[in-house]
Amino acid sequence: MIELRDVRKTFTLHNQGAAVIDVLDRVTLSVARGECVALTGASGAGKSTLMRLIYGNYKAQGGRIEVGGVDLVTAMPREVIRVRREVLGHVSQFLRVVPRVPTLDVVADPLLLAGAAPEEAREAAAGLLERVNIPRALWSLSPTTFSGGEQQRVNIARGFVHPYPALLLDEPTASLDPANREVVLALIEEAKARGAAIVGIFHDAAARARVCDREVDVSRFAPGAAA
Ligand SMILES: Nc1ncnc2c1ncn2[C@@H]1O[C@H](COP(=O)(O)OP(=O)(O)OP(=O)(O)O)[C@@H](O)[C@H]1O
Repeated sequence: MIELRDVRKTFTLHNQGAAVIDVLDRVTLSVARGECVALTGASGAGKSTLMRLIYGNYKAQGGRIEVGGVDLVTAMPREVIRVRREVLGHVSQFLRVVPRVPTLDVVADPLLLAGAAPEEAREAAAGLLERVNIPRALWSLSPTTFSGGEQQRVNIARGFVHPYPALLLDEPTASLDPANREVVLALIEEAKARGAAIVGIFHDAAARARVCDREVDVSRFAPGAAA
């Protein structure tokens, strides 16, 4: 479902004499349906960069990044948007929303974009908000004024509302209380059980051990590292 082959990433710092930073080289990774892979490695090794490459936020300098059969390195922007709507979900660390949109609509939005009927989308969103323990009184308010933990749970609900075949999870359990952490781990397990291919960064070692099938240390993709 997620296939990377010989991916290379460099950054060119145009405001610093066009200095080039070589971050990742020969990244080859294959994540099957129902499998969860944790990206590990020291700070600065390139975990976030690799996640952004897979989501199509960063352009690779070489190689292939196939998600659901589409190569995101060469795909047109319209195709990348389609893959994000239908195939590849992304739970980032922080919620980014348009101000004044009610929480229920923020969570229902990915389903609407994927073509669900409005009533069905709102019902699914309500179910997820209940699971992540966002009080019903808050559903009609914008999440912009919510606490950090509440925003994170809205973000989780939004990321899991559509049954994406592939998912990227950036620290999904960070700073959650034990009860909500448990809810998120169950959502991940359910996504795996329905066949989602998942790549994630989990600093929570116990969470990683529980839901991940494999760890990939991205330092092995450092330029110049032994193949
Ligand atoms: N937009 C960017 N422009 C220039 N350099 C970048 C950019 N993004 C990342 N880098 C560099 O790429 C390297 C890898 O960074 P990245 O954030 O992917 O590491 P990480 O493994 O996720 O680290 P951490 O665990 O600390 O979050 C770092 O040396 C960083 O400075």
